Amino acid sequence: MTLMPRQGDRHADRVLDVVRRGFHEEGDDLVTRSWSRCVNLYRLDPGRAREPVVIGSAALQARRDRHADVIECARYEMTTLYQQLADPESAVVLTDTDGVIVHMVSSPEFAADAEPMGLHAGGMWSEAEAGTNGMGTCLAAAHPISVRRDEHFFSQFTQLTCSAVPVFDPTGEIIAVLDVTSRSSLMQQHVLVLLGMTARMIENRLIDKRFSNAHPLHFHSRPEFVYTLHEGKLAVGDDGRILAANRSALFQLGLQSMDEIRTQRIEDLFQTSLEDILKRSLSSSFHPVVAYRAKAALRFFAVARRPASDAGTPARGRVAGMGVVALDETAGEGLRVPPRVPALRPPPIVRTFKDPRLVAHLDTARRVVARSTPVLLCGETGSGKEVFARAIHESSPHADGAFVAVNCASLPETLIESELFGYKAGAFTGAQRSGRRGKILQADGGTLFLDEIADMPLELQARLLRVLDERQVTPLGTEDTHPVDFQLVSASHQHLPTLVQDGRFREDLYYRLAGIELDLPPLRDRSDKRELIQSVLADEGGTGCRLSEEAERLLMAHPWPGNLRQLRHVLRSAAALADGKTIAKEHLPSLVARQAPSPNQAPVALPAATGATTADENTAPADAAPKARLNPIQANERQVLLQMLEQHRWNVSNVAKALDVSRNTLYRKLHKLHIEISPPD
Ligand SMILES: Nc1ncnc2c1ncn2[C@@H]1O[C@H](COP(=O)(O)OP(=O)(O)OP(=O)(O)O)[C@@H](O)[C@H]1O
Repeated sequence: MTLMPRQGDRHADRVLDVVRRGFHEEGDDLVTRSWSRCVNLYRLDPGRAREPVVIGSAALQARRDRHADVIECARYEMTTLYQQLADPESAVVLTDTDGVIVHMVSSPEFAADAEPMGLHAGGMWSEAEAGTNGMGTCLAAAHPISVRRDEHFFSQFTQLTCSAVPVFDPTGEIIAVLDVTSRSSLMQQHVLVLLGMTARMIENRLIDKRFSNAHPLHFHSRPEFVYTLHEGKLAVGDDGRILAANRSALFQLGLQSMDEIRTQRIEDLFQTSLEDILKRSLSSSFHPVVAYRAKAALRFFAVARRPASDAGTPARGRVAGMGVVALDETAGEGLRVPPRVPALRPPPIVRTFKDPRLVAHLDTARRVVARSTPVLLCGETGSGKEVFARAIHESSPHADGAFVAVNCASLPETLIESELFGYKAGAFTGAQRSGRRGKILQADGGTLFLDEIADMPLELQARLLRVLDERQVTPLGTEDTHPVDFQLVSASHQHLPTLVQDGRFREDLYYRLAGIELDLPPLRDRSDKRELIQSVLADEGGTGCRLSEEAERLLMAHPWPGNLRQLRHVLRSAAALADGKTIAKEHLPSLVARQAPSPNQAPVALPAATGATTADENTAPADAAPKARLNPIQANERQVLLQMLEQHRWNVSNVAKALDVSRNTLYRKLHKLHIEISPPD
């Protein structure tokens, strides 16, 4: 690939003409304004080739040191985004607020081609230096933007398209810009949404990192969105003052700016105090509990925790890092880097396997894994295949090793390969310096659980087969082989022999996986349903949460198309509604009010357009059941659309407008991706 300047003069004339006239027929307004800034403010000439401006290595290191925590929070997310995009002729780039590239992920080939343009660490891409471009114009406009090909100011960049979004620090200031630069100009709306999601992940990580001595409070109007990217997140001081908030928190609370929220206490936002919500979160085993919006009838589900760093240290709101305001000037401490926040681990679940078929299956599995025979678990989605696989692991000779699960349905093809096999440092530019240890190597000495194995791409099936035959693995970008020894358990809700017949699954791999094949019964057919309801209730409701007779009757009679996952979801919402006490019929509104869907059909309901949404307990969580029937690209698309619907408060017309498609096209798409929203009459 060569990135040569072309048709420079014609491009320059067009730019100057638009600047003179002040508007651009087909163009983006942000771009027109940027061209005008370039000519009138920065005095740039589109007709003259631009020499890349690159800062020296010492200056670059100083910037990287200043931004160390942002880069640390962004590094992993950028690699994941790069792998999701699956475009070898692209780069994911992070700049500081001067437009200097401080981290970049790309293939070595693309990096080599882009280097002469200054697209590498140290390259300066502010508008003043590089004219209109994704990074610089995003910084100047403080707004997400796509700059396609000849929207660039200088003709030497017109073979590239860049999309960029701002990344905000916990005080609401722009701290960095995240950009995707690519040879392809397609799907920029999609890229922008993925960029937006990645920026939110980085921002959430930054709050954890900088406020590890504050109480984290997670909330959303739907319980299943708590602990996800969509959640509102607050950092709360010991005295109940709000020290930081993410963008979703502001949006959900109807506030405009970080300044507005930082003058508030928890009692100003919710009808509860920090002590109360901490106590209720603890007694519900950190499952979301109900918290009403102060002075409004909006219901949220929230969880609060003690500070990650040290429960005894007062959360003063003094934080470290670039551009950060010390919120509490009286704290009197020097700046310090807070320790890393440990990942939240869900509490262990109480498992029930009293159905005689499961007892027999577990016994069979125990006997065959003693000889390392691979086990294939079949069953409807949510029927407990992973939980059963863990039980097998715990009674296998590999029980002292790790249980490593990989969901083949939720990962794009490129990601499955690197997740499974790992890669060597430098396999692509910007990859983690130490490389990544693949899941197969992580499972060495333990159990590898391959969930939704039917979704494994055919090409990878061949590689997996080789690993199983040779019992050794070769990470990407290396020729080294590592011997591995693990118990293999795989699972599918699809009928693999049918896929084999259709040529969609390798027959040899099927026989290799199905040393023994076990069918797990759906919840509606399990004879231990009553005990299961009780054990899931104990997990979700904590001690003291009971079922009224009527509620139990309803739960026993329900057909449970989403199986145990749906049951858990229903009881989680019900326990929250009942405040951890006795669950009555009115705490199970959807089981009462709605016709239960037929078995094998798990619709996804989305919230209504108001902030005060009702959790729909009759459905599997928005991300659960349908995912299994979608291929990775569709799963990704689904995630993007859910995110956009959320952003537009579930207003389909606005989402259609943002995507530049008709409403009918969007409805068809939503339907195909199992996002059920009824068109208005
Ligand atoms: N025996 C059990 N006792 C209590 N809870 C269970 C049990 N089995 C499954 N669950 C709960 O049901 C939910 C779904 O379980 P799991 O992920 O194992 O299902 P799955 O069949 O692997 O789903 P999928 O087909 O979507 O991969 C989880 O929340 C899990 O905690």
